[in-house]
Amino acid sequence: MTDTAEPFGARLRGAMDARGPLCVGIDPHASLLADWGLGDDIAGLERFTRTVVDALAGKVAVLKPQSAFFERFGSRGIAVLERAVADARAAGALVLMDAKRGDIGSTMAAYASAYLDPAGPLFSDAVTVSPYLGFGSLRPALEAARAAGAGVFALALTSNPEGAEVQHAVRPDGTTVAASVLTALKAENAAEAAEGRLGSYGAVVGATLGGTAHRLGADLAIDGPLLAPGIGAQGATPADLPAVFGAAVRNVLPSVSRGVLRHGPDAASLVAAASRMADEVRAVAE
Ligand SMILES: O=c1ccn([C@@H]2O[C@H](COP(=O)(O)O)[C@@H](O)[C@H]2O)c(=O)[nH]1
Repeated sequence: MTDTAEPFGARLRGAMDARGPLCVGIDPHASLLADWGLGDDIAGLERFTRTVVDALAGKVAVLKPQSAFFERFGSRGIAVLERAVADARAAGALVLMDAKRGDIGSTMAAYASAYLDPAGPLFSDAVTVSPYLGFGSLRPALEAARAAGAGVFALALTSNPEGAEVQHAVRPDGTTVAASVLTALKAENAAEAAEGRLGSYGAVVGATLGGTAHRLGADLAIDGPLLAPGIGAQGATPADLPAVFGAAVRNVLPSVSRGVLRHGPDAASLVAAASRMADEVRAVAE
């Protein structure tokens, strides 16, 4: 970690306290571009992204660009993504790159260099990763994040109904695959937790899960942030958070994309939608 960089977990806690516990996703779906009166082309992508960043980067704790929607436009889409990351960070938002990367360790090192090397054009405050090539394969990303004061969010219990067939599978030791990911994250967060700080290694846990058997506020607490997608278009609401997260609800960072973006392109309407959502989350988390 550089001398000046606070660890990601502490920066996230500060941002959530100051701006409200909300992450807004930047997901330029073709249908949203159309709803905003924009073309499904590079000019539309650029206008959409700039509108969201200009409206929200100074207001919300975290912006989460979904890499897939930029990748589909090739190198010019990636250039839009690079500018969005830089502009959002300059305006004060933490940027969580939703790239869900996962591969063998040697390739994971290249992904770590892409998103977690402060000298790189896509350097982000945190990145999403998939632990389903084995948690140990994430080691290069975990180490790069530690060195940069950045964060990593590993998929644990995803918001989609298909996730359970892999994540709820029971291992030979009787624990589920998801539980093993959560336990590994807790170990990564141990040093920060010992100092009374929120850890920098988070889990992705869908707000859609209902009363999960995985007790995230008890034996499976990770002492780090819990990114909770699924509110809005996928059907969950802030009122669902306590049942899913129990005592860990204070560490939850709900993530909403279409539920906020559908209020655009008017900047004031985007800000109002994000602010309403943050208030609803605060009401259940405090
Ligand atoms: O379990 C997961 C992990 C990631 N996502 C991502 O979050 C957003 C959700 O968008 P909405 O429009 O708010 O439904 C999207 O980028 C997903 O790829 C998730 O939904 N579930």
